[in-house]
Amino acid sequence: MTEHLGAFAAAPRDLHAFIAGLPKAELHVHHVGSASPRIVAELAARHPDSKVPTDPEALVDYFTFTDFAHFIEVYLSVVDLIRTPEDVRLLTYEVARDLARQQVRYAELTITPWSSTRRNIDERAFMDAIEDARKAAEAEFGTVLRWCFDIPGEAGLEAAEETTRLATDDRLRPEGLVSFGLGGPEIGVERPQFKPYFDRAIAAGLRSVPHAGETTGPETVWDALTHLRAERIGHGTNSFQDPKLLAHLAEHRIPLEVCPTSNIATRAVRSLDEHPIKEFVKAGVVITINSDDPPMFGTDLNNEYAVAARLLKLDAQGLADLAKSAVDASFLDEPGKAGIRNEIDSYTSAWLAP
Ligand SMILES: O=C(O)c1cccc(C(=O)CC[C@H]2O[C@@H](n3cnc4c(=O)[nH]cnc43)[C@H](O)[C@@H]2O)c1
Ligand SMILES: [Zn+2]
Repeated sequence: MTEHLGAFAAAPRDLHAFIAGLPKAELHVHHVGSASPRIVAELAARHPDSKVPTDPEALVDYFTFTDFAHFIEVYLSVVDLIRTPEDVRLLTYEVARDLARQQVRYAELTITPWSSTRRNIDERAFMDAIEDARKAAEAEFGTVLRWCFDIPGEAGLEAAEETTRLATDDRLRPEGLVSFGLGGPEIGVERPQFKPYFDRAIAAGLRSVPHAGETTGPETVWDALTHLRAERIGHGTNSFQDPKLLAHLAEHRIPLEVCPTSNIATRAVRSLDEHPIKEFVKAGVVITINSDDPPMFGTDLNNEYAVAARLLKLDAQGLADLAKSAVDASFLDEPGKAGIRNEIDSYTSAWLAP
């Protein structure tokens, strides 16, 4: 990505408008973590046994986290609200609507099917619900969705086996599935134990995109590269601690899915100004900008681009290059990629025209 200096400080409002209209791709965003306050409140009202607030305003406090473990605890209380295939369909469709409003043309949504099937949602009905929403979203909003099925690492090898089965069984595997991930806490959840599951997923044609280096050090990123054959790294935040790792990521063009506000909200990084994103760019690492669990972190993809513009001192052309990096790093087919790149170029030329 090229660095473009200066313009943001001079014309922040203009850049916000530019970002709002910029066609974008989102590569790291979680399904349940994208539920808007309205949807969460609506689901909570349907299930009064839950401790999740039914008032969207009270959710702001509820979504304030003391650390990563607290975030996962709250996240799972929202997962508990999704109890029927219709809840799954509604959530997925509404997430697509929110993405489309931000001019997101393509998104890879991380879904944890095990969390739903273990809560007695029928696996066939689950797959039909997400696929139905995907097709409706593409037809109605023009936003193309693809899925990443992730193993919730802390839940152990039984969850890994089940996730792999759901992702690789030809009778179940949804058409929109492109990749295989590993999420949840990293501390005490060693990456190498998941190698056999990633091997099976990769053999079935899925791309490897585990979370690594979000809450543990660079050694977890090395493990994800070596044992899980990661093609992109979810977060990779702590890679900055190891210059050899940065050089490796840069040389092999392995993109990091950077989610700046998420890292502050879960207290993985102290402040945005201390975020290592600048070190990544300086080392020549390919970065993509993402929102992770946007309503839970009080953000959205547009805001993450504005944060990146501030931290990296990008102007409109720099932001357009960043948006194209996400398209290039995506698992969309070549004609699809070319279409979004052309849209980004036309939009940017029109914006910059005198
Ligand atoms: O569903 C369960 O019952 C369950 C039981 C034990 C452990 C788990 C998990 O570990 C679920 C983790 C859950 O968190 C998602 N997620 C969302 N944002 C992030 C993130 O920034 N970093 C890591 N994981 C994240 C992940 O996709 C899993 O769904 C579940
Ligand atoms: Zn994530």
